Amino acid sequence: MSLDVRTITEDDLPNWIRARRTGYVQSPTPSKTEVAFRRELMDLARAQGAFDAGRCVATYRSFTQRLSVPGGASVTANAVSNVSVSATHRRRGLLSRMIDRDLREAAERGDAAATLIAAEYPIYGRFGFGPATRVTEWEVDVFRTGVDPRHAGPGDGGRVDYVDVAELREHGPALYERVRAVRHGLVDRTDVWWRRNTGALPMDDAPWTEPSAVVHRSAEGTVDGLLVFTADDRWEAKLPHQTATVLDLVAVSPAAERALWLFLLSVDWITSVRTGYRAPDDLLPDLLPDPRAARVVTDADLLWLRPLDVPALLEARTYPVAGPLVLDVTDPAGPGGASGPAAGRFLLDAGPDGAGCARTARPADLTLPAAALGSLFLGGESAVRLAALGRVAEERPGAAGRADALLRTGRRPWCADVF
Ligand SMILES: CC(=O)SCCNC(=O)CCNC(=O)[C@H](O)C(C)(C)COP(=O)(O)OP(=O)(O)OC[C@H]1O[C@@H](n2cnc3c(N)ncnc32)[C@H](O)[C@@H]1OP(=O)(O)O
Repeated sequence: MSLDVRTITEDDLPNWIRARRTGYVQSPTPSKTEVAFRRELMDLARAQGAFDAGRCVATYRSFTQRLSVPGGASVTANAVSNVSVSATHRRRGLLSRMIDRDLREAAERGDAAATLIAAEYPIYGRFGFGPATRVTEWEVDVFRTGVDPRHAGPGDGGRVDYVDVAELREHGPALYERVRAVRHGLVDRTDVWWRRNTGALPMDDAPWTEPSAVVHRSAEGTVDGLLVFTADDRWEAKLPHQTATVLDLVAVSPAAERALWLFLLSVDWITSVRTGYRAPDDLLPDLLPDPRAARVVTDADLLWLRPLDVPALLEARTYPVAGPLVLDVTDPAGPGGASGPAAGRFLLDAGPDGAGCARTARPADLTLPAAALGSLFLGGESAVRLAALGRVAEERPGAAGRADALLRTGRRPWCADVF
């Protein structure tokens, strides 16, 4: 079977979207609106397709993403999305061909890492990706929380105000960037993201429903948090039984975060709250007088990270304590079985204000595959635990514990968006 795997052109786009929809088991034919949306969204120079006698049978695209890291800086990541191979062409190496090329180009460009949200867990480990952030979703039984339904709002001089989507578009982007500086694991939101999520840019022909939105303002009047939610308008026997679903809740300060949860939990008629994908250590359950009112409905990996430029990655973040650590990174995932871009032995000279990292000939403290470094980098996973799982090898006794002292973070990393 001769398959042409190549970068797509503008003319290929409807055929390419059809293949992506087919691979995702969706109704195949895209609407004109979806084609127009993807034309605006996609960087065609970084979109690949596989073509069999002119029919697109596999899709893949990547784009430049900014990922916030511990300490508040961001690294440039090669974000991978829209991966699909039609069921007629699976397990013949099409994904492997597309991802090998893309990761090689990303490494040549100097991207520090590649990122993705894995549809299924077993797909991407072989390509050097490791799960780097987790999410928890809760369903909250509002009456059991113990939150005073007469809760009147923030008591510290702050305030909560309803906003319309135009105001959300006005305040959201700058606020979210401030949140990214205090919360590692978050990825940047483009102008297309904001327009799509505020109804200004339709993705397809499905009607868009305007959500409810509020912002929190600090005592000084600065917008420092936002909450976007929908409710399902359900009544039973003349009693309100509405479930609110959180689409977005981000805040610069813990006070704003607490105020926004308490606001939502005291909106009349809302008896249940679905939180959406939150950090596993979200303030929510323990903010409640009765945390057991929040039942976990999802607990899963979310963002996967693949190191490409190990020194650039490790130098971008800060570390809670100072100290050296020598990492021997194995990366057999290069094209044709050659060593991948993350392979090598690196001396990390870490500290609270930053770090240096360079190749070294010194003996290693830990030997680990690139995927394990991807899991450890944002501080959400423990080297001691990975050693116990057999995924990290200690070359010196206690090295995994020392790695944890350097790499782990007080708050868990959180990626709020699925891309
Ligand atoms: C970031 C994102 O976009 S996530 C979305 C991913 N897409 C989907 O899940 C849609 C449905 N699935 C698909 O389209 C395809 O099955 C894909 C894209 C997951 C895999 O594409 P393929 O072309 O079949 O993968 P390829 O042939 O290169 O497989 C490489 C290896 O990974 C393995 N593999 C591929 N997919 C899977 C999977 N879903 N589960 C377990 N192993 C897998 C293959 O068996 C193969 O291993 P081997 O070399 O030991 O035999």
